[in-house]
Amino acid sequence: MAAHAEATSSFKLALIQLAVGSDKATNLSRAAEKVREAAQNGSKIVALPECFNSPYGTQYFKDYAEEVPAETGQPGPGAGESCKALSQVARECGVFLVGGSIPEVRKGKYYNTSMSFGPDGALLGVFRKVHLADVNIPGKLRFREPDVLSPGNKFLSFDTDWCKVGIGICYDLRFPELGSIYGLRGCKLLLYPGAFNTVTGPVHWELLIRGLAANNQLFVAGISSAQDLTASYHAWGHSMLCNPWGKVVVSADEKEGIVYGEVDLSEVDRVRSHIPVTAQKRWDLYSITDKTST
Ligand SMILES: NC(=O)CCC(=O)C(=O)O
Repeated sequence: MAAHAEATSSFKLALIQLAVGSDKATNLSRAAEKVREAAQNGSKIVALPECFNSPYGTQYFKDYAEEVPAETGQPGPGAGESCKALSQVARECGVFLVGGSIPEVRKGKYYNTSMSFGPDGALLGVFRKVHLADVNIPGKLRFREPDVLSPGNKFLSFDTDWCKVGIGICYDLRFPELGSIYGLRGCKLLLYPGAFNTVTGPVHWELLIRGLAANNQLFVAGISSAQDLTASYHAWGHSMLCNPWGKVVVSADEKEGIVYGEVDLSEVDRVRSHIPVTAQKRWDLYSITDKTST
């Protein structure tokens, strides 16, 4: 256990609901400012939203894409500016940082990629969005990430000083199998950088987060960018932390801000002892297979 870890099963989590604009340098410096603020307020794990360095939309991904040459360790000279900026601020603040996601270019293909960093600034791992958003609601909303992006094929969980954390990105929330796999790996907190929208968000965002938390009896947080009705894509906002009982602990409205939630890990064991569904799984009748290596 690292020297800065406290002997407690409870820690503060910060969800940064960032207002994302079209200038990448501004997005990066504003994100770093918010991480500093969250750390000064005692947060141990800090998370940013999906596409925090670029406006969300398939028309933007190629222009904003960066390389992530190594998937673990200190970012080398070939790492993109977002990777370096995140590593630097995680180290400066001594926090675990889930760097939302950024558009990534790798061997001529594009990905929606989340990088997580330890308090020493080292990359703990990379998650490339596994399920790509494909939404067509006639007359209301249409976007297809697969037109531009390729899907990732690995999951990411990593150990902090307090608990194992699992990572998904936005549309991955619609595939609860991912959350179940993380539960089986021993994760007690799942973080989903996201950008639902004003069409699907009002009905599905909270429902999916709470469902995942209640079904797997663990903490789940969704981290959105702030809503900007002048942008081409209207993010829903409403970043939230939900506990293992399926209750929303804390949530934002649609505006920029930092949402702080206390993650009391003893709640996981308490809820699991009250309703032992984890132990009651009928693996003799069905299975979930984790085919990824990390
Ligand atoms: N960025 C996304 O994956 C959006 C997913 C979404 O809005 C949905 O309804 O699903």
